[in-house]
Amino acid sequence: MFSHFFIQTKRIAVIGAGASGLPAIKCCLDEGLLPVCFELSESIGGLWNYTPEARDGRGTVMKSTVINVSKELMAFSDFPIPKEFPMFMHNTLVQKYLEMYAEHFNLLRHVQFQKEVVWCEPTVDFEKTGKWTLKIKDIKSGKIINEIFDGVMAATGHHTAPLLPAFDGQDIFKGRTLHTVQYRDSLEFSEKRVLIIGIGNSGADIACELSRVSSKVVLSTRSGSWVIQRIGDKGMPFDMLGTTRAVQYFQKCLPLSLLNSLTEMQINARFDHEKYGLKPNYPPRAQDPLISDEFHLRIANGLVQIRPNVQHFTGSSVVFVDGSVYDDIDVVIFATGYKIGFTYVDKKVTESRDNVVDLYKFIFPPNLTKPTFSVIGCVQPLGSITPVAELQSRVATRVLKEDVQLPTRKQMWEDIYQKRQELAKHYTHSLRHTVMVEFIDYLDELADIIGCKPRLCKLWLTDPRLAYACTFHPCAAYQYRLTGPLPWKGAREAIFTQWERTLFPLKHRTMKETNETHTRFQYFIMLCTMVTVVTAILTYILFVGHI
Ligand SMILES: NC(=O)C1=CN([C@@H]2O[C@H](COP(=O)(O)OP(=O)(O)OC[C@H]3O[C@@H](n4cnc5c(N)ncnc54)[C@H](OP(=O)(O)O)[C@@H]3O)[C@@H](O)[C@H]2O)C=CC1
Repeated sequence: MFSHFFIQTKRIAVIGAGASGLPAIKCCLDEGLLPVCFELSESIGGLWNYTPEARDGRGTVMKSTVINVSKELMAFSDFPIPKEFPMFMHNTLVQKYLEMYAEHFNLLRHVQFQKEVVWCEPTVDFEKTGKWTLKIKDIKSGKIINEIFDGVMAATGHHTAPLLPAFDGQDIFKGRTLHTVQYRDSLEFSEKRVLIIGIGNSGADIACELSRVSSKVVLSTRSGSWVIQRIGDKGMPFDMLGTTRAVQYFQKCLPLSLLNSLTEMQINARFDHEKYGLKPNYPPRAQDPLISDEFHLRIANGLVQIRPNVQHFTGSSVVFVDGSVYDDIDVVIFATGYKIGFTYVDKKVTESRDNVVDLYKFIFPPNLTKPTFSVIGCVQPLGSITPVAELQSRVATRVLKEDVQLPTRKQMWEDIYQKRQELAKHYTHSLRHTVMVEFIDYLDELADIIGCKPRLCKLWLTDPRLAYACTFHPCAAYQYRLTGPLPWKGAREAIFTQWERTLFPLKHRTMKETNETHTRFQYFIMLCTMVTVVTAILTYILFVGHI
């Protein structure tokens, strides 16, 4: 009768207090679990916690980094970003938002700073208990202690361990070399001749920044890249225009090849990627997008020069694969991405080979007999990581609480292989495309597991205004707090007011309001969706209904 008084709260180790670890802590608390978070540094924020000096084992943004996802699409599901914050935030404001989140939900008291988890393995009685032993090092004293936990949520990110290429002659190069993980600002590079290798978002951001101060900036790329912008038609955030259920539905109706051709036309209308020497030999939707509003301007100004891949280094020059040479180089910056790995976890639990991870839904190691270990934030969404990490945490904590059961080991492996095949079909082969997920599809998939996916059919009947907003407005995380476990009563209002919060920070000079936020593209999508739905209903009535 009194047994529930004696049920012990499960203690969960959360590793890392960044953008993935913080929602993990919060979800533990929401579900009545007791989180104990270990954070290597002295404050929260992970990558967003900018530090002027580079430190081993830790990555941070560069001083000028502005996030390339709009604020509404990066907000947590029950904590909108203040309307005063700009639509694309400088890294200091992203950090501020994470601090506000931690403070609002009182998360800091669960974080132990300057504690490094150096090892994590199942206990000897794991088959029975599902428990874990963690070796935790106190950074200040160097002392290592063992602690036992009922579950582990590993939220250490995947942008810390640099991926470094090995070109012929690299070891005899006389100039300075560094990886972007060590880059902070342009100060040291003034008047230098710089070579940047790699054309991800880091390479492009650094090239733009250095083009203002360095004497020459060359960016070498082996594949090229499609470049999209933050700001779309009418000055609206490009991602908000594209990340709606209606757009997603419309895109799914088209063959991928047609969709790629249309996207290529749209991207090239801004600037022709072939003429700018950027065009890759794969279509736009086959890559993690490079998001920059100024990269092409820097190339047009001659301040950034695009060259092909490096063939070999000499004392102070490089020879590119087309035989051209760039000499008297002072600095080479490797913007070549990161290695995914869990150096602190027993390899029998999970490991990464060439950035490929064996995780069910990119969260759970499939071979464990007890699902008490989860990885949070080891995905690359076409959108922001924050709402994704939050929903992963909601799933993982409900599994830890045993409210949700995972499928059989065989089914989990089938799902992993199927995802891998889809990735191979969709994306070009690259170490940076091993954990890609489509934003809405993946969120819906996770939401299905715990029952918080918005029920659109029901909504169209009961609350058409909300159904309309969920279909045609950006799919921000609030949609996953309308229904299911732990709904948030502010979610409906937050969905209606997304555009208001987005545009508010632009209003420093009062103008006559037109309230026009939709673009021609959006009206086109609405029309297409309506036509498709009406056609589907008519087809059903005419043909299927009669059978
Ligand atoms: N403002 C923002 O919000 C920013 C966000 N980011 C994010 O951080 C993450 C990491 O980005 P980033 O650091 O750019 O890394 P990425 O992995 O995205 O890009 C790495 C680049 O290096 C190239 N490369 C890798 N290995 C080699 C090699 N051996 N030889 C030649 N080229 C090579 C890749 O080419 P290939 O494509 O051929 O593999 C690719 O062009 C991304 O998710 C990015 O979106 C980064 C910076 C700013």
